[in-house]
Amino acid sequence: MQHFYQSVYDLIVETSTNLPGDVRRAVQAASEKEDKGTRSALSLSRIADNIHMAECNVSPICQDTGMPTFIIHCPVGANQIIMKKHILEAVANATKASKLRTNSVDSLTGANTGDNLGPGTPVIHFEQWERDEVEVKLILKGGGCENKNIQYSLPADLEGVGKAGRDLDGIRKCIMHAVYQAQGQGCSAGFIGVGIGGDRTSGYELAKHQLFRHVDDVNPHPELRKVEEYVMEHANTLGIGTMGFGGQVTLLGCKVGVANRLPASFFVSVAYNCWAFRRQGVLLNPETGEINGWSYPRGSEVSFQEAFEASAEAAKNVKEEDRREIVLTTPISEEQIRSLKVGDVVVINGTMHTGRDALHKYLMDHDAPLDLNGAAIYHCGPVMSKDEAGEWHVKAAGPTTSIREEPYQGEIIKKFGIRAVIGKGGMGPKTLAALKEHGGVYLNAIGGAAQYYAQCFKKVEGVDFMEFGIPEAMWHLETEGFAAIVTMDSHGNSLHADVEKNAFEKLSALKEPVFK
Ligand SMILES: O=C(O)C[C@H](O)C(=O)O
Ligand code: SF4
Repeated sequence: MQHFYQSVYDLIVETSTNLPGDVRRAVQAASEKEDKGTRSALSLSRIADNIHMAECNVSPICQDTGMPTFIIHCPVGANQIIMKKHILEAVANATKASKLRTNSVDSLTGANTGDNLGPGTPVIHFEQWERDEVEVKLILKGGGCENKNIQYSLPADLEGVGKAGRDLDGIRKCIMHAVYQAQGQGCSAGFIGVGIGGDRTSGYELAKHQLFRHVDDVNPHPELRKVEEYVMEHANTLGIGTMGFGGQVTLLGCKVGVANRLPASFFVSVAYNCWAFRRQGVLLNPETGEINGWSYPRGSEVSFQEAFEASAEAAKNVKEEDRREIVLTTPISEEQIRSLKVGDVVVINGTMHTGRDALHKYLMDHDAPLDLNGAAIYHCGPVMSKDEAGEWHVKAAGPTTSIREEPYQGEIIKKFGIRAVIGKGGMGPKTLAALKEHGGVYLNAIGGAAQYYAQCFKKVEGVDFMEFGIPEAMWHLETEGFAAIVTMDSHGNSLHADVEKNAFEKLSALKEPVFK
């Protein structure tokens, strides 16, 4: 097994940088279905560009490279202790090479271990099987979509769909509700794995395991197949669309598994995965550890540029008044902000500052390290690398889920004079009110498009709060051509509130029993 380490390292790099073929096909099918020239269609073509760039740059598709979770099948007698040692080494080295973000954080102190190793990270499951070869599967599921996982305990009364009993129809209602509650925050269009039964722990595990099924497989269980087909058809009527911008495609895959349960419990567990559905696997020679084959079609086998060229072409025909593009250079004035409205595309030049959870908490009762009047704050935890001369470079830098900053954002906007908040998934009423009062906008960038945005950062001007760890530090970035859509303006309008309201009406229309 002298090649085991290298094979696992290659698997990590492949999973983080090259979206598998079956996932690509699903993204392509979504683009064919989406109305051409809409915000969702444009975002899908950006997503396609990003997937392509990640493959060419051998860099992370999304900056959040998730919780590395390995599932290993090995023949009886294989040395699991050595395998584990090599896996840890491969994870640490892939992190050093910027293929993974430093994602392992002490839950109490917030300290980042810097190498993705620590109590509980990475997750490694071993299972023996009767075959000779070794199989290593890996999923890199990011935090934003993980936060949208949900577990139901039946019977329940669910908003929109009403009473959900302990039967197939109750299960149907849970799943539809799960898609609704995720909105665009988990970087829709997404994939869901559903676990019916088990206990609270094994139910979630079963749900996550469903994500290892091939996107295009067919469930052999006739009842579950019916549920999967129903969900795929009806989830797309909710109108959530790519990134929650509204649209025809909200879900790219639904896989349902079942396990026995206790008489008193009936859990329906849903694991939500973003479009950046990074999972791959390798089959290894049991003697040498060399890669014999891949478990899923490799991304390079499916090129989908053509489909997106058509979409880009259609975008050119959109009427100019429907697609205003405004270029702003920081610091931004109140007047400039007041002229923006929901739907405008804003292109930012100048300096941008990253800031996420740790920074927002800090700024509530401390001063900022620099003047933020007219500033643009980017909710982003990038992947960074330092060259030999000691210069930092941005390797991957898409937005993070903004709603986490809702308790702080409004006050921080007013306290420091910030004019633009950039993130994804939208924010709530407190922030909307502050944008109106002070004169600010929320700009929605495309979640997961980490390569696409990284190229907009021409130089790292400086960094504060490195003690928060790389993702949470405040990076000051020289920016050119960073495009995002106004989804909350300074006049009280929020696209997110509108899309959610509309989706709720669509969800409520699915209340009547379907599976009797
Ligand atoms: O942590 C991040 O960078 C992003 C996260 O996965 C999110 O979706 O919010
Ligand atoms: S930012 Fe979006 S694409 Fe990236 S891990 Fe989070 S949910 Fe997934």
